[in-house]
Amino acid sequence: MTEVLLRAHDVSREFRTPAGVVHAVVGVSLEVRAGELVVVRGRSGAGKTTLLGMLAGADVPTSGAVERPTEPGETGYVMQTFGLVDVLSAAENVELPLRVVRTPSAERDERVRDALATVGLARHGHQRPAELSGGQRQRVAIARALVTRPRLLVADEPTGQLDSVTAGAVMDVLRELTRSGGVAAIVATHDPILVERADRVLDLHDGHLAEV
Ligand SMILES: Nc1ncnc2c1ncn2[C@@H]1O[C@H](COP(=O)(O)OP(=O)(O)OP(=O)(O)O)[C@@H](O)[C@H]1O
Repeated sequence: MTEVLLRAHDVSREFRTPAGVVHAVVGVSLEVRAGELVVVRGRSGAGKTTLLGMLAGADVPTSGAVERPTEPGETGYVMQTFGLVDVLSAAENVELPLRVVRTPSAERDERVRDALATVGLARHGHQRPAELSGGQRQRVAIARALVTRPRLLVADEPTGQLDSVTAGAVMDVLRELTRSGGVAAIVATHDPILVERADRVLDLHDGHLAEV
């Protein structure tokens, strides 16, 4: 059996608001193995972003637990809102996670070039986020998530801003990473292009998960 790279055990997340408690994610358990591409579908407000944030380690469950690779750089996270740093160029944004894991400078340059080329932005590295289109910003966020060569990729609507041709190309990159590179990927999306290329599809309804 291939290795399980992501495991969620009975994960729940509540938010306390002035209007009461919101049960955004309720008792979710799942596993994603090396080589698998898993899609999470669900309506707006179903809890996809909340769930993926916890799977990526950006948020902490109210109850339950998540197991994922523990070394820095082993989990790549593409946020729905991209999370780019405005004052840095596209290349500098992509380089940030490599600085965190202390990759030597010459190797950083090469990896950044490769990651930008992978998402079709080889000639845009010098531009700041405000000088890029929404789809280009989204691809910078994807390149930044891939640049450390993560074992686990968590991507929240990674093709939401892309036209169908570019979305297909990005999806082929994810497919290749999982099939040939042994990466485990979990992707929230409404995009049929992504859904049809998934190994498994999970549906989230009001915070509850069901396998399709
Ligand atoms: N920080 C927060 N405080 C209070 N409620 C929140 C917070 N974050 C999310 N929620 C609520 O939790 C529920 C799930 O939101 P979430 O963003 O996870 O949904 P989603 O499926 O990603 O939606 P979309 O497809 O629109 O991005 C919603 O009811 C939302 O209003």
